[in-house]
Amino acid sequence: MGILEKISEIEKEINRTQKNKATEYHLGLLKAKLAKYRAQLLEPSKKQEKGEGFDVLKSGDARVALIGFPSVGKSTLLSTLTHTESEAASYEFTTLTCIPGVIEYKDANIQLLDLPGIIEGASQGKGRGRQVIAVARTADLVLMMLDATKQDIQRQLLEKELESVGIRLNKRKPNIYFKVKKGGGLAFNATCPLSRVDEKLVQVILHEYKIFNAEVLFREDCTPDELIDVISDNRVYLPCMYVYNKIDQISIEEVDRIARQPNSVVVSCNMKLNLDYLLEVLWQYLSLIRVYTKKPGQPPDFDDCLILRKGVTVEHVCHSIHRTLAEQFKYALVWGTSTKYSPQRVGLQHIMHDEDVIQVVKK
Ligand SMILES: Nc1nc2c(ncn2[C@@H]2O[C@H](COP(=O)(O)OP(=O)(O)OP(=O)(O)O)[C@@H](O)[C@H]2O)c(=O)[nH]1
Ligand SMILES: [K+]
Ligand SMILES: [Mg+2]
Repeated sequence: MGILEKISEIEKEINRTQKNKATEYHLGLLKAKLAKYRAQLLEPSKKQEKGEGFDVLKSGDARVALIGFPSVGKSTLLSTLTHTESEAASYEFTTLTCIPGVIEYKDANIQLLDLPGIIEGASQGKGRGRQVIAVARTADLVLMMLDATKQDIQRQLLEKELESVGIRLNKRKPNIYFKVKKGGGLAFNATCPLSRVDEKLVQVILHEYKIFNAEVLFREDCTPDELIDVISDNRVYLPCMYVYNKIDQISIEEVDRIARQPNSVVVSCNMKLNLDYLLEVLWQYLSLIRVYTKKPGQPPDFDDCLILRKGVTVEHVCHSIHRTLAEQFKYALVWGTSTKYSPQRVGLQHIMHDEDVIQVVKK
């Protein structure tokens, strides 16, 4: 029986097993088996199917992957937001490769990748699904494009496809410390009360992975699935925006209902409705900031701005200016919202804010 059959067998068994105290261990075991088979399925196949047209180099300050069913308007969006033309047409699978474009926004270059539409079963290799999903894993943000005239079934199917290949959307890594040891059996601890797992269940799951000696520390009340994610260690945690296109085809009330959903933006590419707001939300979700540099005795250089991730320190800024600058660093003067006074003397660990100005003073 092939891996696909095993996976569907286990999924069926999970669905027909009602969840209660008695079946908790059995369900934990099944989930671990499922995760293991899925990992095998995704292992790069021996012949590593060529990703012709999919090996696009990462460039710019951030990468956004356009994921969605065929004909939702992905290529129309790319052609509208960037200088790159990607063919759009009403028939499905117009786009067959990965087509990069660049969104120039607030001094940043955001690489937007147009991709072939994916369908149910993409993660099992239907269509170009496997290559499309492999590209999504390399992105900093997933822009999931949906057809606003269709029910939400598309969204659930896409989320399931991405979830099944280890992509976790709008979630952060579970706070579990896990380390496989040479011996000493299972050291299981928690820094908070646990309501979803206990030591026995953790043991059952680890045994499924042939792990008998490990240190496990739960720092939050995580689920068995989250423990499996930590053990598998091949999950990617990505922000995701749900962009509902073709709102020119639905009622105002329906547009309003959809727009109120979390992480959702409503647009019409054809009629260029709400695209500015889309870019604003994209900027927020990418958590980028702009830092300007200044030389002693000169005004800040507002033409040459550094695009960095929210939360970066002065040390990061030094490395992005010049790799040896941090060693020669004496102190820095910073103007902006990250300091009480402007300017204020700061050290390497000072956290920068959007639109701060920095002047580095060398030893
Ligand atoms: N009514 C309406 N049609 C749109 C809108 N945006 C795109 N379309 C149409 O939808 C069809 C599909 O557009 P594409 O951009 O090719 O869609 P896609 O997602 O790239 O399709 P694939 O490459 O096949 O996956 C085209 O006929 C577009 O003109 C929109 O805002 N409103
Ligand atoms: K199309
Ligand atoms: Mg397309």
